[in-house]
Amino acid sequence: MTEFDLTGLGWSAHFARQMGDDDRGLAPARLSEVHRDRLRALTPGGALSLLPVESTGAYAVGDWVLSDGSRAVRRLDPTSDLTRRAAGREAKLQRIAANVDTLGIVTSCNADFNIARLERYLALAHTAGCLPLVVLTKADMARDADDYLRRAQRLSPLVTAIALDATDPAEVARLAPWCKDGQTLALVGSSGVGKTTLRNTLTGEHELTQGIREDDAKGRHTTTARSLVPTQAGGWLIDTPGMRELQLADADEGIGAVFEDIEDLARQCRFRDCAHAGEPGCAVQAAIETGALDPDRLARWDKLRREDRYNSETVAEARARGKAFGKMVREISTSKKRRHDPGAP
Ligand SMILES: Nc1nc2c(ncn2[C@@H]2O[C@H](COP(=O)(O)OP(=O)(O)OP(=O)(O)O)[C@@H](O)[C@H]2O)c(=O)[nH]1
Ligand SMILES: [Zn+2]
Repeated sequence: MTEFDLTGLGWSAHFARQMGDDDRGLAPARLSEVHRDRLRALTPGGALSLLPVESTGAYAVGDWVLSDGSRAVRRLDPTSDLTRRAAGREAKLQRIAANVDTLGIVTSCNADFNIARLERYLALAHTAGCLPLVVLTKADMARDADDYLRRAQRLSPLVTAIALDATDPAEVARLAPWCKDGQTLALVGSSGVGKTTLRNTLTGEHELTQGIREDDAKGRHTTTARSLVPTQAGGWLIDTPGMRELQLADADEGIGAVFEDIEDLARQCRFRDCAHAGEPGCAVQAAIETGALDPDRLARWDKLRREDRYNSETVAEARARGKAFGKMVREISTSKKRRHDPGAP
């Protein structure tokens, strides 16, 4: 693999600022793989295998750590953090990838194109702290790719959208500004929209075109591949199986950014707890009547907020449950102790 200096690996002032006198003798390393009992990291001197000092769930691909050569002694605060709600009843947040500069939201110029889904990904990018980039593939197969482009761009002034043929390397080269000079890009989107095709062209890897598929513990197929891969433009692509199943959780702030127009209106409603369902003095319904607001957009905002509230509540509830459980365990153990040692407090 080509050698990288720290900047080429994605290091920046944000991380340098976090190093202090206590960190003398430690060197920065960027995690490229997170396994159950060991981490793989990239440094200007080459790749390292590091022992974690926290549970491996605390680490994500893309994280910067400080290492003494054999252990990840300290994890640095990331610039962005992509998380998802872990499977199962626990509803814990699981870290998927860190220090992703740009989240490439991939959809095709066909039936996969769905405004509600795009808005959900935009909220996700905002919550994680990544710049969103909408990548519209299969432009070569669409009758009017520009129409898709216009619809994507209309989503928000914050959005940049690009329509391309993912199978044409000359067109994929237009993504270089987001994955050069140590910049990190990650791709999300439904199955079949062209993420693997883009990945292969961006990284020059071709062995994965068919996907190396392996059964995981639950008998599902997972694509095993390196997770932090250098791009030909001189940046990085993060592609982990978890990236492909991202959901919203605790995305309140992100939804606010994507639907700023509606939230501005909602603040002007007469009642603070206005449900925008026919109450007097409702600025949201007034905007719908004048045609300033699209009722479908209101419905999507409402749905996304409900979904987010559901996800966030279960996370909060799980935390509360965890606390209550811990308290119960402590109470039981002190009462046991008392039985054994009546003098104990
Ligand atoms: N003509 C054309 N075909 C494309 C384009 N993008 C992807 N394809 C084709 O669509 C199919 C699916 O593309 P993949 O790259 O495997 O899609 P994916 O998003 O990685 O799908 P998963 O691995 O299931 O997540 C392949 O046959 C690609 O060659 C495009 O822009 N134009
Ligand atoms: Zn209202």
